[in-house]
Amino acid sequence: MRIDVLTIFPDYLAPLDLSLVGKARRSGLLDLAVHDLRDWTADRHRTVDDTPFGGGAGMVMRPDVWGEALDAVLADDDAGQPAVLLVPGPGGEVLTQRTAEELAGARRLVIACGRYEGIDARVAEHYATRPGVEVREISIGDYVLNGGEVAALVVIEAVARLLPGVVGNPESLVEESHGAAGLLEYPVYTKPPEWRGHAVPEVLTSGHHGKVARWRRDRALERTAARRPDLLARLAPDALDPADRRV
Ligand SMILES: N#Cc1ccccc1Cn1ccc2ccc(-c3cc(N)[nH]n3)cc21
Repeated sequence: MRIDVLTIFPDYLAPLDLSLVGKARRSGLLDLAVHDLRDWTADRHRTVDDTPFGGGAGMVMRPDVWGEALDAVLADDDAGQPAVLLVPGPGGEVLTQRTAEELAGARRLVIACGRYEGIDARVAEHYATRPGVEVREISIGDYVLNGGEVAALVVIEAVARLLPGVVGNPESLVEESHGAAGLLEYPVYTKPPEWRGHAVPEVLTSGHHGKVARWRRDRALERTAARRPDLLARLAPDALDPADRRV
């Protein structure tokens, strides 16, 4: 997968050189480039914003600069494959694991990180009409950030870890929260077997794999029912077996 990020703060994306995403980039599993939007400005002040039509506080990011940048980045495509243009914004579709799975199936993501009061609305309108480009405005939650960079980091991590070969043990993607099982994760424990008077549940040291699996399923169901009953409601009817009804 190829990901291009456009931002006026390239250093904000420095964490993408670290950990699993950094390793995926270095191993060639993920082709990721961060671009400074100001490289496509034409004035000596490298201006990317202007006052809003209709008045109001703050500044709006200029469509002409974004147009030059996105045209250049989208043109740089070896296979002419469809690209998903992601525009982080507080009014976008809220990112879920399902969204991440969809985006992980794309060949290419271009992430337009806005700042100020956002990007001129005509940019998204224009590229939505561009053949081979799907525009999606993405929110990472119902709170307001100062720009799209943090959202870009979240999206990239959630997507990259789903790419084949990025996570060491793909089985771990199944049992984690919001994973294939659609439940919250069960509680995990490691050594020592007792810590400050807190013992590890005995079943986990029993060596009985069937009982361990049942215990973990029960705890995942309990947690989901207690903290996120909405997730249970979304489960496919056949996702729960008779033994689950006990919880
Ligand atoms: N747009 C806008 C806007 C509108 C009102 C107030 C502040 C901003 C700041 N802003 C500029 C770019 C940008 C990108 C993403 C978010 C964002 C995402 C989530 N999930 N929350 N906030 C905010 C962003």
